[in-house]
Amino acid sequence: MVLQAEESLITTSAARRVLVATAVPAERDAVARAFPGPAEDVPLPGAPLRRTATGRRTATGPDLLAAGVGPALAAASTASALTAAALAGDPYGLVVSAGIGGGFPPEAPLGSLVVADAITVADLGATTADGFLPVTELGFGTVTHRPPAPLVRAAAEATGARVGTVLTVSTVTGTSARAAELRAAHPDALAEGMEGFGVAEAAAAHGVPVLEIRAVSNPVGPRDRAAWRIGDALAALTEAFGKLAPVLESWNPHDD
Ligand SMILES: O=C(O)c1cccc(C(=O)CC[C@H]2O[C@@H](n3cnc4c(=O)[nH]cnc43)[C@H](O)[C@@H]2O)c1
Repeated sequence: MVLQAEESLITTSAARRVLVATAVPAERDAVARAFPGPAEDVPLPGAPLRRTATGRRTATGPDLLAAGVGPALAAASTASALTAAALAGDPYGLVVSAGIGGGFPPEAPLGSLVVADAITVADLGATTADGFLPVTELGFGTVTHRPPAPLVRAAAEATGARVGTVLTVSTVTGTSARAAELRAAHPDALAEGMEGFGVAEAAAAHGVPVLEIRAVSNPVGPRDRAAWRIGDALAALTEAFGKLAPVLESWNPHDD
């Protein structure tokens, strides 16, 4: 009986602890603005963790990590945070990859939100005379992680986000030709970012579910950095997390 109670406490605590990994501090701070109240920085190898509070006495907000740009650094930083929490006996129950991103027009316009039902790495594999071969066709690993469908639905309903594939790329798309190539290979793609797959790999290694949400700052296509609407996308990210907070707080993987 005592054991059962302890197990249920552990399950509840694991289900409620959420780690949000962004690429850069500006994105982390945009998420943090949705969780006003005292926050503390917890040192970790790699990037420090910002522990937020909701301002309510009973609940804490997510831990936020500016995990770095690109899938490799994002995976390493996320894995550090997950391992530290697990070793401390207080593991995370969910990891969210969040940030600004490129949107495929016209489905994902500037300022809109995309929640991933598939987190797919677009450029992990080999080029051949016959085209690109994903790493899975070389006999290795995985190219897609799938967030829990009920959580994706709940997140999209709460935030008004579109649902589709979010691609992870190591090289930001900068031409119409590459955008068309990606679209042909991934017809369900709505957005691209540089970290989602790395964050998802780290989460999968720990057996923790993952979610990815992107606020569109620029179209995927010809590079025009001056036209990126970063401020609008960061504001959309803050608003999204304000609406997402109750979903993340109440989500229990055992309900799925
Ligand atoms: O300059 C700033 O003030 C600033 C503030 C917040 C974020 C940034 C970034 O440059 C973030 C880089 C981050 O954004 C993602 N991203 C955005 N657009 C794309 C894209 O078209 N293709 C791929 N990734 C994109 C990406 O995840 C980067 O890590 C600057």
